[in-house]
Amino acid sequence: MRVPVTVLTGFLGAGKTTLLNRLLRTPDFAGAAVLVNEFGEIGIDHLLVERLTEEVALLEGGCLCCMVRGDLVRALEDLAARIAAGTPVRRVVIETTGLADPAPILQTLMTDRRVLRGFALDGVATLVDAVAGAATLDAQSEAMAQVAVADWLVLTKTDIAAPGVAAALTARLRALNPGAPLFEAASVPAAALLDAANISAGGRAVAVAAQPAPQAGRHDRSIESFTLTFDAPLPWQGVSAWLGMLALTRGESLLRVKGLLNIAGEDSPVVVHGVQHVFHPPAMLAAWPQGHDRKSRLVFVLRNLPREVVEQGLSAFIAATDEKTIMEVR
Ligand SMILES: Nc1nc2c(ncn2[C@@H]2O[C@H](COP(=O)(O)OP(=O)(O)OP(=O)(O)O)[C@@H](O)[C@H]2O)c(=O)[nH]1
Repeated sequence: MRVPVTVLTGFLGAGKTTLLNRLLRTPDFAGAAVLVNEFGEIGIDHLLVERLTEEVALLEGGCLCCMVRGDLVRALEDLAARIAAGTPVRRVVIETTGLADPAPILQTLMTDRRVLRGFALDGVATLVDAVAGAATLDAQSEAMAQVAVADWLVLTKTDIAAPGVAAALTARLRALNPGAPLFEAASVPAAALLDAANISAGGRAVAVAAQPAPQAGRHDRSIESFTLTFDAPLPWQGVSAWLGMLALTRGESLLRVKGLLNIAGEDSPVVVHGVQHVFHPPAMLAAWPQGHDRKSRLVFVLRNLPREVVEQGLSAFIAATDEKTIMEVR
């Protein structure tokens, strides 16, 4: 019996980790091992996948489509050894980085003999953000590729999208990939994302075969990713004001920001997410992940926006609110 593998893909911030956390709570995905592939110097997603499963591994292949294949094979071989030694794993879920064409991962899963010994690709769920999706499809070819290879399309954030926007996007997705059933993230039953072989394996094989082989260094040079780390607790006002403003004024360049923050006066970490023009409501985790150094980390993925602009603005806002706090205390 080979272990089925589900691939969750979708552009930066589409809602992959959110859906993954929901799926892991269902009986259909119980006993799943999770592999997370991140774009960025330091991933934090593996900290955000709730500890519903013991088996969470981070694939840190910075240059995703070029490096990830070796890492993926190694991670799956590792997992196969642990399964052979008695670890019960019923399914594997791979959360791909939002900034990559998933074809190399699928090629690996469908053709690598070492992988095929223990695992079988079940299906690819592609998440599309109802708010940012249309702009993303216009600007990023990776997003098109993600939609093209989907066995299932899942529309997220329909709850905050303007009326009519989701309907227009749905029509576009149907045209791009007519074979894939389309669901809304809020209501898709976990069982609907199983056994893709029953629906559209033919379509996927064609889409994957049509992809050019990945080459090192072909990534969009206008995109930059970096992580800022802060030792001292941060003032919430300063950080949130700056991130909110950045999303508002430079949303088209702010492909993604996410952070796990140590906020002054809070015992638990605060998680922040920005996706293009949307700065999502912050969430508080129940506690710091075990072994975490409690430093704040903010990961940015920017397009056509110099890193210095973000760093200087953030420092200025932090300094301004720190002073204000001090003045108020006096
Ligand atoms: N309102 C709303 N917010 C959502 C929905 N799905 C996800 N979000 C929010 O969108 C933000 C990004 O969600 P994630 O699940 O981290 O997105 P992701 O695709 O894993 O992000 P990357 O791994 O960085 O590509 C978070 O603040 C989520 O709470 C949705 O259906 N509705």
